[in-house]
Amino acid sequence: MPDSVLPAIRVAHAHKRYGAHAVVQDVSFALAPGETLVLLGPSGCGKTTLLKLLNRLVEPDAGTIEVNGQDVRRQPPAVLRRGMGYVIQQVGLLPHYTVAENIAVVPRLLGHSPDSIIDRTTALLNRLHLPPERYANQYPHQLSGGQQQRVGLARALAADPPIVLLDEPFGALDPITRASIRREFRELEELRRKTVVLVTHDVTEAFELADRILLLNAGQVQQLGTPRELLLQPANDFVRQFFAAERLALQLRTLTLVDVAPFLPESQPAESAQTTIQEVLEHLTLAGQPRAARPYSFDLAQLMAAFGQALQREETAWKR
Ligand SMILES: Nc1ncnc2c1ncn2[C@@H]1O[C@H](COP(=O)(O)OP(=O)(O)OP(=O)(O)O)[C@@H](O)[C@H]1O
Repeated sequence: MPDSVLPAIRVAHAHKRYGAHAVVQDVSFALAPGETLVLLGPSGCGKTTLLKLLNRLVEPDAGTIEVNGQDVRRQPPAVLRRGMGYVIQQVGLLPHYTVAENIAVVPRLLGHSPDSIIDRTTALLNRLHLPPERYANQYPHQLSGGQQQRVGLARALAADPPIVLLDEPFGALDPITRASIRREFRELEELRRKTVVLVTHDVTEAFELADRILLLNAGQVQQLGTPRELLLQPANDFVRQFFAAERLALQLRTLTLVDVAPFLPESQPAESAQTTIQEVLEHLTLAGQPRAARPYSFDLAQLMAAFGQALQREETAWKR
């Protein structure tokens, strides 16, 4: 982040302990406006506690937390939280309120006009694929888990806060629904403009959504960096081990044609440079696809050989 940009969130040397248990230990990071940071790590490593330090649901024992350049201790919690959408793991919809009423809670508190609240609710429901004519007047128990998660997200976005905190927002869903909601989430224009801090223990989710990942273990930062940096330049054995089980799948999604191009027989069209190896693989292995429709001049074996060489190069460069 350039020095001239005021961080949306800055955490400096935050500590939190419960009794003898140090849950957050000397954590520091700064987030640029519009950035998505994923807090990743094993169960109990302090992700939720760290997230709650940001909106003062938990107070640190030491360290400073600034939001938009202001120390959060100088901001009344209620005011601070209005500027930060918050989605909790259990969704937490009010059972006796309709979907529309749940979404309208914060805009009402802020005194927005009834017309603007209806407009905003309708727009959000449409954007989240919950047609308002069908869902606005339903109650939470009439919705599936995935629909409830989307209403939770709509509620967090309703007052258009510049910062959104999400604690395992897709936690309660089966893997297929989870992957499809994640896709919708990534494509939400609304979220692209916002500063997002998202807690997960799911490595694939972290790689799909993060600009940067903060990997924690036992309350301590193991590494802060882009998904690519954590995967290809692990700071220590914990980081390496944490991604070991899914290493190949992550490498296929992280490396692009740019990375493997030097090891391929012919130069590739520039427009496909950012295509991931995973996407190329899917393309090359599509059964029944006529050869002419394939834009690549190499075959599967050549691609995999180039992929192996590109990984080797990354590894050698990192060890140097
Ligand atoms: N209010 C509390 N009082 C005492 N201990 C707490 C409190 N809140 C959290 N802890 C402890 O702090 C540690 C970190 O908890 P936290 O919920 O931040 O972890 P997490 O990484 O989010 O875990 P998970 O992925 O399982 O949700 C845990 O050992 C937990 O038991």
